[in-house]
Amino acid sequence: MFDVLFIGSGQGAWNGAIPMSQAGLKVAVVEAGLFGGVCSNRGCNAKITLDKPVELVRNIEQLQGRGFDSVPAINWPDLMAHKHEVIGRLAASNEQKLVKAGVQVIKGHAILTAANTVTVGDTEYTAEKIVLVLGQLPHQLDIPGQAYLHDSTDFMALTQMPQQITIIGAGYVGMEFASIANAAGAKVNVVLRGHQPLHEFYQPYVDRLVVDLRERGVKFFYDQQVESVTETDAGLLLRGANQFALESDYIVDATGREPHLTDSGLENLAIATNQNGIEVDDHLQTNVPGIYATGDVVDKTQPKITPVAAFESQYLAQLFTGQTTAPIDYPSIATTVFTSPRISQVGISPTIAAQSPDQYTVETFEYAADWFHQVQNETTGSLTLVFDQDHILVGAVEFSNEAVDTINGLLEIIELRLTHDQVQRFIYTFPSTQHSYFRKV
Ligand SMILES: Cc1cc2nc3c(=O)[nH]c(=O)nc-3n(C[C@H](O)[C@H](O)[C@H](O)COP(=O)(O)OP(=O)(O)OC[C@H]3O[C@@H](n4cnc5c(N)ncnc54)[C@H](O)[C@@H]3O)c2cc1C
Ligand SMILES: NC(=O)c1ccc[n+]([C@@H]2O[C@H](COP(=O)([O-])OP(=O)(O)OC[C@H]3O[C@@H](n4cnc5c(N)ncnc54)[C@H](O)[C@@H]3O)[C@@H](O)[C@H]2O)c1
Repeated sequence: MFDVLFIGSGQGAWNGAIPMSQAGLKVAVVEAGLFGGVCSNRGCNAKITLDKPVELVRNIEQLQGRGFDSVPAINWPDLMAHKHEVIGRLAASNEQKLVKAGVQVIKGHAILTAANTVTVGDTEYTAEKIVLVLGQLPHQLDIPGQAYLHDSTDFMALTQMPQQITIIGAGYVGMEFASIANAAGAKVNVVLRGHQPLHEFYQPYVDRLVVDLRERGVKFFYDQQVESVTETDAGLLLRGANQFALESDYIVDATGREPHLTDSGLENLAIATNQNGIEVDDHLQTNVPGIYATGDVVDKTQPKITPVAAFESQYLAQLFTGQTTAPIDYPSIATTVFTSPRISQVGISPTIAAQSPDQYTVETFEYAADWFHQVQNETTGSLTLVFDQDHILVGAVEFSNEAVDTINGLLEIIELRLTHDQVQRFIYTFPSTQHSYFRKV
């Protein structure tokens, strides 16, 4: 009998499985697909590999006539080969990390069959605790011609960049892929059901991102109800309500992801679920004692992103090895949309702050007016900081090429509630964004 058995090997599993095993627990991880799950094999890592040249081209574009007189074209087939080279190795190395840490890896599809019991093929395994790390699956539009639509995994394996690409949905995946495909030379259409892309992000910066993408040729079609896709001589024809029609060569369904609740036997133990995922208590335990859940499959208000899955997994390691009995206590969580420029944010949003002016003050710094950003001719960037009544930084959002570094840097100040005097003790490298802006905190 195992002490702990994980179903799924993604970020919500291995980050906890390894320290649990190192602490002496007998741990197993069952995986039906690639070890490391979505992020490692067909999510974050693949996406950022395809985005790297986009980021570089963006920086060179900004310096046209200021040191550069041409913009290099992205060679998509070469880039894709590079992506396969980098990402193709990860599953085996993820598996080896588990093996080296003494975790038993089990390959196959696990089904919960009874309390403390899981079957994989013909073999039955028992465990004192079982952790469900089942992830999410792409939502698929239920329309005629759905078979012509592609998901994020297909896009990130494209051998040639299509000339005309249509993306349905303007969330993380839709906007990141629009940014990449545009930079790689495709004519890009983004079709939205509403009129608010990236609704979880600070909208004034989303508006700037849309303006920027539009100037680079991306077309946005708002308030569209897509109805069908048919094949034509010219390619694919997307039709919607009110005679909406759009021709393209390739269509991505980026209409979201849904918790993976089927096929794993959750119903055999009557594990409580809803459309947002598996219901858990404040110790990540489901309604069935001894069965826990982490990562994207969990019904939660926190963003369904890798660092949150990893944090939950590490929390279970502490819980199961007796280092804590406390409920999970999520810290401030930084989120980023990896468009070019990026939007990165953490803590109280300026939108929420503006609704309570007696509690918060908001300061915005436009990078166009800053000499250090003029160096790279970055004219659209901006940083907005939110302070509470004690002038402690409680939120930050940035729109810029370097937004990830800025917001990750400010995270410590926010999470540790550092005062102005404490921040003044940091001597940052000059020139840097940190020197210019963090010392204003
Ligand atoms: C295109 C894309 C880009 C993304 N980019 C980012 C990013 O830049 N930054 C970020 O933080 N997040 C990003 N994410 C989100 C991130 O990938 C997820 O938050 C993360 O992968 C969640 O990890 P997880 O362990 O919960 O589940 P997953 O990684 O989904 O792993 C679940 C695993 O469980 C396995 N499994 C399921 N059922 C069974 C079963 N019954 N038996 C055996 N195995 C089973 C599956 O095969 C899968 O490998 C991105 C996601 C996508 C789709
Ligand atoms: N940078 C990152 O951290 C990152 C990147 C990619 C994905 N992710 C994670 O992956 C998950 C999925 O991302 P996503 O972008 O697929 O989902 P999402 O929920 O962010 O966006 C889905 C989009 O599709 C639209 N939509 C839904 N139904 C539609 C319909 N019928 N017609 C037209 N539009 C429709 C929504 O309005 C929304 O704009 C999220 O949990 C996210 O956290 C994170």
